[in-house]
Amino acid sequence: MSSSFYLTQLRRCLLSSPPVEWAIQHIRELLLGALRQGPIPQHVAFVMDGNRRFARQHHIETIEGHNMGFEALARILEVCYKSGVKVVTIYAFSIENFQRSQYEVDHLMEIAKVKLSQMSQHGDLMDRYGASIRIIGRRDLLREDVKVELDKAAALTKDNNKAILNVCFPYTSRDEITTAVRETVVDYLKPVPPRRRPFSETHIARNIRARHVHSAQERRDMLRDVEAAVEAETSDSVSSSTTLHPGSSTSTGQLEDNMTTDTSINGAEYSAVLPDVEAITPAVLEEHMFTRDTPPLELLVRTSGVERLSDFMLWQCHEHTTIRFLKCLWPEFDLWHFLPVLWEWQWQQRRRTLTSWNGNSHAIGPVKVQ
Ligand SMILES: CC(C)=CCC/C(C)=C/CC/C(C)=C/COP(=O)(O)OP(=O)(O)O
Repeated sequence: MSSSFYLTQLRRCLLSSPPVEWAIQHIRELLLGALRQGPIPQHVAFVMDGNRRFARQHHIETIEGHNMGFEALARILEVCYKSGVKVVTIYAFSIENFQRSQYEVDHLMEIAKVKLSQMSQHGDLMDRYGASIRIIGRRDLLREDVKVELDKAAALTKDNNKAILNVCFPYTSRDEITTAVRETVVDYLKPVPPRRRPFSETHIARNIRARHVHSAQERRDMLRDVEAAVEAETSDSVSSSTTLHPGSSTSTGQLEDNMTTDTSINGAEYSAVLPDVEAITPAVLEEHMFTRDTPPLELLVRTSGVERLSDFMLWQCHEHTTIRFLKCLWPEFDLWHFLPVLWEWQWQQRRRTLTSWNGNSHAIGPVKVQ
């Protein structure tokens, strides 16, 4: 036996002895308490990468690596919710993961069924932190028994309103964005009653375009096209006016507000109802994302040293999202890896606040002391 083997055993023995465990637990609590004194990211996402490499390195089965990955998740959720994070979003299963062996896919489905169900029980993790489970992604790709169990976990925790766990399962961002665009277009095409709005950017652009049409023939052709479009739009909205629900949903409401009802080309006025494409804004698309109603994503962490997003949170990552790639494998991920990331995030926030204060004081000039 090598000396390093004895050293590892000795370390394990020491760490698991009751007084050392007690001390470590206290240090953890102290550190979390100190962390809570500063700003805390309201929404954190994790790419839980490296379970299989961990399994290979430790000569255990792949599925055992995933089991240990779940243990790491439970530990880190505790850290997040204790420190005040409101929303945690995890990449638990990508749509691409269906290409793995049936054995591995079945095992990941089993972990989701059994563990999420356990976590949502009375007295367990979700209950203790008042967190609700939301399954987001392509439910339709899941087996019926998996869907049933995941729905049960979501239903059991739906009234917990202190925190959220978004489980992306099965998910890819491109799929989420495509779905959101599709739903937005469906809303956009819903006929709405005509409402007058004096100016819209589309209206102005159309006028400018019209001014660039020089020949009389070109002008006549354009007028004819517009008349045809106007006629089609008007008859459409009139024929289906019984199905209209003005202001029924936020996004539809927003779209309605942006309808333009007049068309003017070189002085000729046409009364019409034309959908205004400028009504499709980032805010409208956001309304259709799986993560709607959650705070902006402030921190994204990926383990295992791989530095890419792998089709995760592509929409949610904004100009202030901090993205951190860590070398450790997901099953090893713990408070000790996460703390430096959180400290750095807090430091960044403080610097940002200071910079914006300085920026503001420049903008408004020195404050007068009376
Ligand atoms: C549903 C639920 C709560 C699950 C928790 C278990 C868990 C951590 C699942 C993640 C599965 C996954 C595809 C990890 C990526 O590592 P990898 O397998 O690609 O590892 P590698 O990068 O080393 O190949």
